[in-house]
Amino acid sequence: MHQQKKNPPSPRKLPILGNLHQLFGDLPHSSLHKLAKEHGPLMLLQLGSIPTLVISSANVAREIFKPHDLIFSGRPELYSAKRLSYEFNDISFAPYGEYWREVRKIAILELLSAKRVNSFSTVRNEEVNIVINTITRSSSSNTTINLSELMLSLANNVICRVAYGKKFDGEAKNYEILKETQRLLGELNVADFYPWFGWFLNKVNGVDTRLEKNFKELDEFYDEVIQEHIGSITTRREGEHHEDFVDDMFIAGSDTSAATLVWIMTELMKNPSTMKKAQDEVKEVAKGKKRVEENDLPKLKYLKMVIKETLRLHPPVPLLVPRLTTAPCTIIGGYEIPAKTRVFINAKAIAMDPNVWHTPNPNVFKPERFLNSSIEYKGQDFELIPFGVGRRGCPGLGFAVLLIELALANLLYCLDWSLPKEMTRDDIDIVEAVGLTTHKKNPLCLLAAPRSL
Ligand code: HEM
Repeated sequence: MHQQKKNPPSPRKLPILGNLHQLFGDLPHSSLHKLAKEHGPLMLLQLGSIPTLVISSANVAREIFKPHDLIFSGRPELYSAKRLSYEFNDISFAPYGEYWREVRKIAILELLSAKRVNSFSTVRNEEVNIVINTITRSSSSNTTINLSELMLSLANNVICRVAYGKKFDGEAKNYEILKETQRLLGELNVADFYPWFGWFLNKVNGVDTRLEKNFKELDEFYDEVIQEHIGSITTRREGEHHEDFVDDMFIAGSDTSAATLVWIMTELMKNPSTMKKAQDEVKEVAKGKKRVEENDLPKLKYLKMVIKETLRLHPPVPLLVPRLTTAPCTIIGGYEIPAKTRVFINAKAIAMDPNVWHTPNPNVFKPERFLNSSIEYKGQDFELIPFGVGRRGCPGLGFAVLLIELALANLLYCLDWSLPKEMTRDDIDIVEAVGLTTHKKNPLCLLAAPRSL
């Protein structure tokens, strides 16, 4: 007798839309989280014409990725990503295969390995120093500091200097371009759910026009970088070595680190006792110095917990980057998943699971929850996966964390922070913007007073 194929649970579907309408009205990771609370940590949704597996608990993620990481390491061909990545000629959106393996290997070797990351210490120190000096100067006139802008420029400058050999300083236009790229990559695109006619709708709904404009602007920026680089090859000093990883690093690297720094400062301003504890620690560790140095960082245990707790509550890429199964396989529960199934891993839902994160309750920002916990964010512990999992996990983790730690330590060591007049702690919002990277929607603007060191 022919046995019927067993599918994971799924909410009721509408004709044509399937479950797509259930993603409307909220950010996709929040809508999916709500659905998972009702239908469980493993769901099969029909998003338009695309069957999509949604993973929302650490257990399910572990049971799938431990045995099947390879099969779950493809990427779907998403409409905006195709245009913006020159037909998937990048690392993040490249299909699983030889090309992806090769470019990822080169990026790690030249830019992201622990050895290379350590070698960029001068660049990190100089750029963090510039930020602290800029804030110190503005603070004398009692001007509010737009930390969202400053953190983006810090992360961009560091990436541009180490990856392209030059920074493209403070050009507001570049940030606007990057913001639009993130929006295009993160918002729901009709062609990703109805590939056979969505491309037509994108011609009339304005998406193609935005995409072409953004593509052109990015392309001109990359051209400028490459031309500068070719020019500088002849004048490069001995020992200087730069590679061009133009598009991927710019898009994947700077936005995420900047978003993390802003979320950390947001939570610290909302939680003054945590701010004080973190500041006390860094003041003690770096006592007598003008700046916190990289060799101080291993001693900043509480600061590291603050960062970890922020990555839990505000993972900058809450749905990671979508995956695609590369072959059929049978997963936990005996469900048969065909090849080319799209997969969302809801890292944010996983990090809010009350079965794991109960003391204190998962909505509360409390770095102390990590005091007696061995959970790390490096991809081994499925309870906390802001950098993703397995062979497709983020190769920029070490690069990002070192910059975040150094920048944060100095922001807390060199400056005291307060809210602009007439603003209270409760006025600090945590509203998220649409995008592949989840930024704080409204910029974080604060007052700073330099500490006498
Ligand atoms: C706080 C900072 C960062 C966070 C939270 C973050 C998070 C992520 C996530 C969630 C993914 C997808 C992983 C998956 O599918 O399992 C990813 C991929 C990636 N990230 Fe990061 N990232 C950060 C910083 C960086 C930096 C600084 C770089 C480079 C300079 C970088 C380069 C990449 C690349 C190239 C990929 C694609 C990997 C692949 O598809 O093989 N990221 N990142």
